[in-house]
Amino acid sequence: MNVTVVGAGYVGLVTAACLAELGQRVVCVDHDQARVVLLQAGGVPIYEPGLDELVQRNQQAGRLRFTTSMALGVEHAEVLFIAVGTPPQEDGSADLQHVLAVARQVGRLLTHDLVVVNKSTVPVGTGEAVQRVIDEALRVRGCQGLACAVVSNPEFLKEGAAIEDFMRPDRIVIGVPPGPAGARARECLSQLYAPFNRHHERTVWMDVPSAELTKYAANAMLATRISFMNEMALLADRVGADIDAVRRGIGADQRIGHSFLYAGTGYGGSCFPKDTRALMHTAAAHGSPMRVVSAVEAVNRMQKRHLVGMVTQLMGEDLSGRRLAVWGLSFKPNTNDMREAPSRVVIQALLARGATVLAHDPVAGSEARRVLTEDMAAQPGLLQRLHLEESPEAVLLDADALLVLTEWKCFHSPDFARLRDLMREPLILDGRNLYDPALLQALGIAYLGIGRRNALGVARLALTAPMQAAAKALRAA
Ligand SMILES: NC(=O)c1ccc[n+]([C@@H]2O[C@H](COP(=O)([O-])OP(=O)(O)OC[C@H]3O[C@@H](n4cnc5c(N)ncnc54)[C@H](O)[C@@H]3O)[C@@H](O)[C@H]2O)c1
Ligand SMILES: O=c1ccn([C@@H]2O[C@H](COP(=O)(O)OP(=O)(O)O[C@H]3O[C@H](CO)[C@@H](O)[C@H](O)[C@H]3O)[C@@H](O)[C@H]2O)c(=O)[nH]1
Repeated sequence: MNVTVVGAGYVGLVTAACLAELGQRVVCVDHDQARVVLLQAGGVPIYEPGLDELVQRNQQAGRLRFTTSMALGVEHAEVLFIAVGTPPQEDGSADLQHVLAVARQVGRLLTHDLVVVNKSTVPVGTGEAVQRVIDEALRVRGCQGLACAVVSNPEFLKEGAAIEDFMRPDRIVIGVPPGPAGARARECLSQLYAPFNRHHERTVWMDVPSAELTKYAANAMLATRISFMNEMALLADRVGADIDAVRRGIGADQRIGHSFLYAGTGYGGSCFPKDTRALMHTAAAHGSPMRVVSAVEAVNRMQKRHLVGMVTQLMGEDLSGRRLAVWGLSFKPNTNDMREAPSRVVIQALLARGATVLAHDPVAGSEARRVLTEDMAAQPGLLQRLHLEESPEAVLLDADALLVLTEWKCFHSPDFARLRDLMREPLILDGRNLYDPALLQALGIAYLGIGRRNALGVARLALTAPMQAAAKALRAA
């Protein structure tokens, strides 16, 4: 089948490469010329495991082409995917300008029947709006006889596991419009997605508004689980329970399940924060406020500052002269994506209190430098106390504490004895609950996790004793 994907970002590029891998002839259009030039030369603009090989293999086989030309993209397509960004606006609503710009171009350029598939995350009603824009442009050109159905096919892939998620989806949600054009679109997508449905039917068919809302509902549900566990972790700290034991205890209930129950430094990324806010905006606009999602969002905002609170409890509000080490900058492992990463909040807050911050990330270093420079453009002095280092050990030298913000595999089992020797005061604030508190205690390393029971004792100690005494007491406890 001839497929065009508009947008060569995380979703578009993965969709284009995976469909080409499945044997489709794919043209991928992006209006960012530098991005297209890089892709044409065999480069890949984002870090996503396995994507380079997939893109290169299919490009070489002639099944995947990149262009800035929408004319070429529309001419080529039997099916055209929209996979452009829908970033948040000031009021939290999704900015649909890119989606609607693509719709206008399709309407202006189309000369044959087409199925338009919207993969971008968009509020309910956008499918209809895209259809209106295309129909109007066709009418102006006197081409209203062309059949062009707009289908909703939200994407559920996770960054860092995008290819696996696309190639082995739990489900494929497709919303089709009513009428013969919708029926033809359904037939076309059944054919396109047939390889995923071979062993059992994974496609969940529905109407367009339900498919659009399904995407937001899925992200809001996952975000709810995370904020619920983060709030439960705060309580665990207070009452002397271990959130990791609680997680295992509730996850074993099949009705609950184990995934997305990890307490941490709060959720980040380009989706949960943006999509929960957009959902709240849609709900408010329809007079149906989302109280649960609003609490989920508020808990997450506080959670991103939780480790900063631990540091100031231990070391006081003024962190001048403190050297703080950070492991992990991207919002999750296996990506260099820094959008809404908790590290941005934590690092800026530590610098603002006078600390020197030494940070390491195995992949996101240069992207982190770019976004942190932007974040602190108004306070360039702060940046002078931020050092991004190439190795995890380099940040530990003479550090007063190590903050673990992203659970990259390389941080899972470090050489603790070496870490203890390098640091001024061996203290780990583990924002991802990677380590065993008992093991670290045995090694003489003070340890605080998120909801890991020992936080209570240290927090109390820190109120009355200087940090060093608190750390010593914790090690001896
Ligand atoms: N990133 C994810 O993990 C993920 C997962 C599921 C859904 N989504 C949703 O998918 C959509 C795309 O997200 P993304 O992360 O891939 O975005 P992205 O910012 O990585 O990529 C979007 C791309 O679209 C291009 N673009 C924008 N307007 C264009 C136009 N008019 N013509 C051609 N190209 C254009 C941009 O240059 C950019 O390369 C969003 O709605 C997002 O919410 C994202
Ligand atoms: O138990 C957990 C699971 C995740 N997170 C955090 O939640 C955020 C999002 O993680 P994840 O969902 O793995 O990554 P995304 O790439 O943002 O994927 C989400 O957002 C995408 C865009 O909408 C959807 O397609 C995916 O289904 C959805 O999982 C990250 O900061 C994680 O650290 C936790 O704190 N605890």
